[in-house]
Amino acid sequence: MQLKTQGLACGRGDAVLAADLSLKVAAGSALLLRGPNGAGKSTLLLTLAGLLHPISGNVVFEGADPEAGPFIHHCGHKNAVRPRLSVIQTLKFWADINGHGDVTPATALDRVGLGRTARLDAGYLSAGQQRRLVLARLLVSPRPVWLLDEPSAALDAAGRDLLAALLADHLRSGGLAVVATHDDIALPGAATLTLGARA
Ligand SMILES: Nc1ncnc2c1ncn2[C@@H]1O[C@H](COP(=O)(O)OP(=O)(O)OP(=O)(O)O)[C@@H](O)[C@H]1O
Repeated sequence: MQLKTQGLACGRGDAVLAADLSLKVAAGSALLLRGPNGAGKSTLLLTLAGLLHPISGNVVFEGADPEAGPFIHHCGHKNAVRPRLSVIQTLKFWADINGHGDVTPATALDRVGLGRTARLDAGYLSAGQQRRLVLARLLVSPRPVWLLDEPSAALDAAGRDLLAALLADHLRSGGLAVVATHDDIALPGAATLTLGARA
C-alpha cells in the first residue's frame, strides 16, 4: 500500500494550514510531521485519515482494498480510555471494534509493559501508561496505516524506545506510518515534513 497526496491543502474553516502537499509514503516507510504548536500537524493527520475534508487536492491509498475493511489506525491526542473499564477489558473492547489479529490483548499488554496492570481500572493508569495502552491498541488490531499524533507524549525514555521498536516492526512488516511529534523518535530512514508557524 502507498499513501499519496496530490496538491493537498488542509486547514480549519477558511484558514489554510498546509497547501500544495504532494506526499508519497510507501509501504515500509514513515513520514515524521514537525512544526510548532498550531502549525497544522493534527489537522493534516485528520485529513489523511479522512476525518476532515481537504480544502483542495486529494488523498489516495494506492493498493487499499475497500472490501478488506478498515486499514487505518488514527490515534489522536486523547487516549480514549474509559476510567471504569479494566485495562484488559479496554483492549478487548477495542479489538472487538477494530478487529482481532494474531496478537492477543494479554500479549499486547506484556509487549507495552502493562502486563501487571491488566485488572486495574484503566482510569488509574498514569499518563504514560495510558499512552502505552494506546500503543497496545495498535498491536491487537493489525492495520497497515498508522497515523499517530504525538504518540510519545508522556512516555518515559524506555517508552520512547518501545515506540521506536513498534514502529520499526510495523514498517518491517510492510506497514506505513505518519507521525506528528515534537520529540526525537528514532526512526532511521524516515522522511520529515515541517509545517510552518501561523501568527
Ligand atoms: N475545530 C477547530 N476549529 C477551528 N480551528 C481549529 C480547530 N481545531 C484546531 N484549530 C486550529 O487549527 C490550528 C492547527 O491546529 P493543529 O492541532 O492542527 O496544530 P498542531 O500542529 O497539531 O499543534 P500542536 O503541536 O500544538 O499539537 C490551530 O491554530 C488551532 O487553533
